[in-house]
Amino acid sequence: MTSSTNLPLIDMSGVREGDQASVRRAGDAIRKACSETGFFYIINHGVPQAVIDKAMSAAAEFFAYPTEIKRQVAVNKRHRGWHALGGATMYEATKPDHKEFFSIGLELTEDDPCVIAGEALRGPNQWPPFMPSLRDALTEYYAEIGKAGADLLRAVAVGLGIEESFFTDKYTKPLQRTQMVYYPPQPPQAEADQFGVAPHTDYGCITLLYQDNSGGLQVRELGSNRWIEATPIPGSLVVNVGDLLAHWSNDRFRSTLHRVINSSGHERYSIATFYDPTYSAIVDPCDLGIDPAQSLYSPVAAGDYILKRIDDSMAYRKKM
Ligand SMILES: O=C(O)CCC(=O)C(=O)O
Ligand SMILES: [Fe+2]
Repeated sequence: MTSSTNLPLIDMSGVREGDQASVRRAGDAIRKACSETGFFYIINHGVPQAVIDKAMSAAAEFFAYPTEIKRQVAVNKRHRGWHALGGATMYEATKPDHKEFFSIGLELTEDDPCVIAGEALRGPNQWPPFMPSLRDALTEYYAEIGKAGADLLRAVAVGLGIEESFFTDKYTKPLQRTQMVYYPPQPPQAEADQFGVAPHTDYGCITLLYQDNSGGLQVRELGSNRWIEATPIPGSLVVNVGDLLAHWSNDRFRSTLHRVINSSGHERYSIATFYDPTYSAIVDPCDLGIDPAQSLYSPVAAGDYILKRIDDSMAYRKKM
């Protein structure tokens, strides 16, 4: 089955329950999608629509606060909190992205061993005192989208021809980052190099995106180099492979360029989740059965790789 945009639509039903035929079917479809476009939609992903709706309403409410108020939860070194307009610049972009975002990660207390050891990006989230309901809405979403991420990776593993549980022990303390993103409308006369998000590939393993019905997400088709719209499909999530999974798979799975231009004339909201491994998980193509002589990438700790990519694109990290 293909969607109106030609990006594949993959049905995840039965995967959470561990139904082997379903995992195999999803795994085969994912292998095809990830070796061709690196982008696909999933349906029957198990994230309750009520949880999504609550998080999306919370996003609209949060970003509507004045800048001076939102500044109370300005992003900290752990990449938790609010990023003002202009705070992120993709690696080859000439202008910063025209977006705001609010980012959370795995909720760890200050006495957690990873936090005490000074592991980067770890610690408690920064919740806004002016909007107590955000915590509840996003915590619930974070947990549910994490389950969908774990389901996907079981199917990804089967698609890659490795043990279904391969990723499980690499995700005991995931570097899952979930961010609500707000794109102000872009005027039609905006310059051609102004994007909501400039062309980029994602840094980590796998991204799960919920987008509202505005449209504006575009994916660069491999081969033709055309930009194609990832048109919103109600109830679906858009999934894409990030650079770390591309490396892990020795480029059998493709990490594809994408960008956002919000020309809808109104606000656009999305919630992106970067479902990434435990900091110390080693990403090595040889662990997926690649012959060392054929491996394109040296082993790297997942966290070190992701941290470097965040350091490179976020202006706030250069000031701290
Ligand atoms: O908001 C979107 O549709 C995509 C966002 C995105 O690509 C990202 O944050 O990496
Ligand atoms: Fe992205």
